[in-house]
Amino acid sequence: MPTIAIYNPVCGDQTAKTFFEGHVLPLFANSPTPLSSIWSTERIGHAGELVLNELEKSTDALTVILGSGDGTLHEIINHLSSAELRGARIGASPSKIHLVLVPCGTANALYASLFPPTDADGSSVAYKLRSVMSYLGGVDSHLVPLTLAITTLSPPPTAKAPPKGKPIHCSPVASSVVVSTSLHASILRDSESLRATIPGIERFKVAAKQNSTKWYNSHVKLLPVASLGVVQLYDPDTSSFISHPDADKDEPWPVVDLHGPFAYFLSTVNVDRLEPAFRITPLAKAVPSGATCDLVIVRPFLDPTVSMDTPETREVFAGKLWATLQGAYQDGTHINLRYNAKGEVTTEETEYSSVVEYVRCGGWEWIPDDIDDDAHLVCLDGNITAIEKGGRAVCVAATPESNAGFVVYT
Ligand SMILES: Nc1ncnc2c1ncn2[C@@H]1O[C@H](COP(=O)(O)OP(=O)(O)OP(=O)(O)O)[C@@H](O)[C@H]1O
Repeated sequence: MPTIAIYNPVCGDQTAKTFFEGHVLPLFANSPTPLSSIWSTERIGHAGELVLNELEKSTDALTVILGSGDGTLHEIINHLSSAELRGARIGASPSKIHLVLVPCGTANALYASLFPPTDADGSSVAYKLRSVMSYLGGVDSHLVPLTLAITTLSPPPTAKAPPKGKPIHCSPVASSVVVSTSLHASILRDSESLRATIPGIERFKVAAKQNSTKWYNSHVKLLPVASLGVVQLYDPDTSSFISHPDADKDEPWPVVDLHGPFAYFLSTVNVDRLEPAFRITPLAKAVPSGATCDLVIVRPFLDPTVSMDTPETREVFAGKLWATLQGAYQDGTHINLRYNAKGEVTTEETEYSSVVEYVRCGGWEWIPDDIDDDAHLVCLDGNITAIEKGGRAVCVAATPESNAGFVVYT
């Protein structure tokens, strides 16, 4: 089985090269599984090309030691899923890629979820080498398959037929961490422009402040978990998931409809956190068998004191949303918050709604109102794209066949 190393020299704080030369490559010098090649990415998209080239050389499973953040992995997954395999792979069965992750990016959401850091060890060399050591230990049982969130942005049903040869739908995009709209997508769009001045994760907080009073008008359909036939909703009273009470029970495939406006709408696969300390979907680890997404949704109209969308209401609600999201930094306590009669956010048990709707489902559709431009933004593992006016985003969780897809050494 060939093993290659790829690192992204510009991701995170730009120390991947130094870290590989100082700590990763020496471990392979006398290893029974030497590296067949070592690559530094030279441009956007290069990592995907490198993995594809290597795959086409033989039909063996490939191991990639990947020094990057989540974005480079996203590129690899999507380059491979859209590529037509040539060389030794022509007519071969689907390929399986073994990943050994070295966290060199800014947020490293997947790595931090697979290896939850403690305060003491999060930045240590030993912590960053845990996937490498698992691989070098040679124990295959430590391989975790990645679920992919496959998102398709569809144009309006009435859109004119495209010119001959052009696809009607945008190509599906596979995400391995997060798909979001609303506040998170706006933050990611604005934080990109701050990257040069604020290279660390502080830039996400600055962008969050810039977007804190926005609401997003959309209609959402939640799709059932395939293995259970239902959409699940977290119940803070029992600390467990229940069948979503708003599902249409007469339907064999009970979808749940949610109406906006939304302040927050974020869906993850594989991860319980987006940064080492930001546990936005804290229950994502205890996922049942089968492909599921965990969703965190905040809809202002669940607040008993919100009945109108006005600038003043948005301003007041921004404080509540901000306070709620801080719970993600406190080990995910936001999912237990409720409103009280005064509309205050509280940890007490009350008769009022949960602030966060925490959902586990098989997928979802997001159908933004035509006139709300910001509601058209979608974030796919940090990449921002926009839904066409009149269109929708459809996201479905998928797990690969046992002999294909991506597995990570943990
Ligand atoms: N040599 C290069 N020059 C410029 N960009 C590059 C180069 N090599 C890779 N890239 C791009 O760097 C981008 C950022 O990489 P990545 O997402 O892995 O790190 P990050 O954003 O710092 O971390 P995270 O995604 O965990 O927050 C990727 O989109 C990739 O296309």
